[in-house]
Amino acid sequence: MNEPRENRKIIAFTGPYGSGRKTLADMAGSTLGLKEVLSYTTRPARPGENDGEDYYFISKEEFAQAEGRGEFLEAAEIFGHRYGIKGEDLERLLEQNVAVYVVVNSMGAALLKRLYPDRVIRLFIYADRERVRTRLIGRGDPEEAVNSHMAYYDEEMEYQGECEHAFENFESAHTMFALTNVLESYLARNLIDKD
Ligand SMILES: Nc1ncnc2c1ncn2[C@@H]1O[C@H](COP(=O)(O)OP(=O)(O)OP(=O)(O)O)[C@@H](O)[C@H]1O
Ligand SMILES: Nc1nc2c(ncn2[C@@H]2O[C@H](COP(=O)(O)O)[C@@H](O)[C@H]2O)c(=O)[nH]1
Repeated sequence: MNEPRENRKIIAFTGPYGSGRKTLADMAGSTLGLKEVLSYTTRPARPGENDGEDYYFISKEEFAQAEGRGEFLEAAEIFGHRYGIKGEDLERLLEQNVAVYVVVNSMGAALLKRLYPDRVIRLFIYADRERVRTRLIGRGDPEEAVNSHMAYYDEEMEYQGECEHAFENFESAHTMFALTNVLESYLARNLIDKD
């Protein structure tokens, strides 16, 4: 893996809450062999989520201490919980991989783009409002959580125009096909640039 570090890509999956970003990001990651830069969160794990696989689940105190030490590249409060990506984690994974991915809200995507303008590729994943609601209910989210996610639907949708690519996530296999084609073109370009 000889790509110069400045060519390595950070794929940011963003879009409305519940649109299927995490599901698609993980599918694309395993199909293309991309590593995820896991976020740290103070949110409790959902059933089926595991520490070190879905997030690093930490306490509010641990989060505040790490934030105090300046360890987070970006940090946000979302639905009453803290989330953040550590600069050291991103740099370490970029050292070892041609491309890495993150799953973040629009604020996180915008901040990463400002920090790494030539490396960040924002993939906007969306679905219509009713489909998102149905999926969140299907995921087992409590009604209150579903409503708070939906309250931000329009605001998050506005970010689409800023992103490098957008994908309507109707049927996962179809979305994955379109998405991996785009990602493969970036990865192939990296290999060509190297010659
Ligand atoms: N194309 C699809 N068709 C049907 N269900 C889907 C599709 N994509 C994702 N889902 C389901 O929708 C739910 C939300 O998906 P996911 O957790 O990936 O979304 P997200 O955008 O990362 O959500 P959050 O904002 O909560 O982090 C999950 O239960 C997932 O299995
Ligand atoms: N700005 C950031 N947003 C993040 C980060 N990690 C996750 N997220 C986003 O938070 C919401 C809620 O996620 P959930 O897993 O609790 O449903 C979602 O939009 C994530 O993409 C982060 O480090 N920074």
